[in-house]
Amino acid sequence: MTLSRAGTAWRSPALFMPPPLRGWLTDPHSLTARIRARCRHFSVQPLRTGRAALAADEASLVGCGRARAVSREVLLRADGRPVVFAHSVVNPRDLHGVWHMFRGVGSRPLGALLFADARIARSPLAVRRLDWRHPLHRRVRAEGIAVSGPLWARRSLFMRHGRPLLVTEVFLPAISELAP
Ligand SMILES: C=C(O[C@@H]1C=C(C(=O)O)C=C[C@H]1O)C(=O)O
Repeated sequence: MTLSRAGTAWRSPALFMPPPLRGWLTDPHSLTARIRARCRHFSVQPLRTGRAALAADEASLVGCGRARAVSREVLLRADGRPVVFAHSVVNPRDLHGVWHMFRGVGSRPLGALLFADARIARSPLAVRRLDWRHPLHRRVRAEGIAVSGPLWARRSLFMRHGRPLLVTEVFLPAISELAP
């Protein structure tokens, strides 16, 4: 399954992207590692983990009802500045099975776990421009992040023993202060 077929709003990165964000939106490796290489101090600020109402295409990608999924939301900070709002979603049936590590991540970066396990495969990245109406744009604003226009995001599925973990990363304005 490629994410670009799940819904019409997420597209393969081949389409237009703002040049300064192109590297961030298309890098298939760990975003944590990319940020760490461009700052002195990297940190993860957990915001919320628990049951969450999902968009319909998210729920279908993780194979559960819209109100039943479990999400983890964090801010990735570079030298204290929030540069990414990450929203990860898993089917609760997998929290005690294939995705048990999702429960105790805390302030560690999820990517450190995902990219350390050779049994985890990643689907191709899909990108999207989020305007003020999108739920994730609203969540970013609700966290007090100053946003004056659309935000660009990317998402992909991490698969472990056939079970999906959907990771969506919304790039915040301060990402432009890091080297591309
Ligand atoms: C998937 C990665 O993990 C990052 C860290 C996350 C977290 O701690 O919740 C979520 C998504 C990513 O921005 C990565 O580093 O690429």
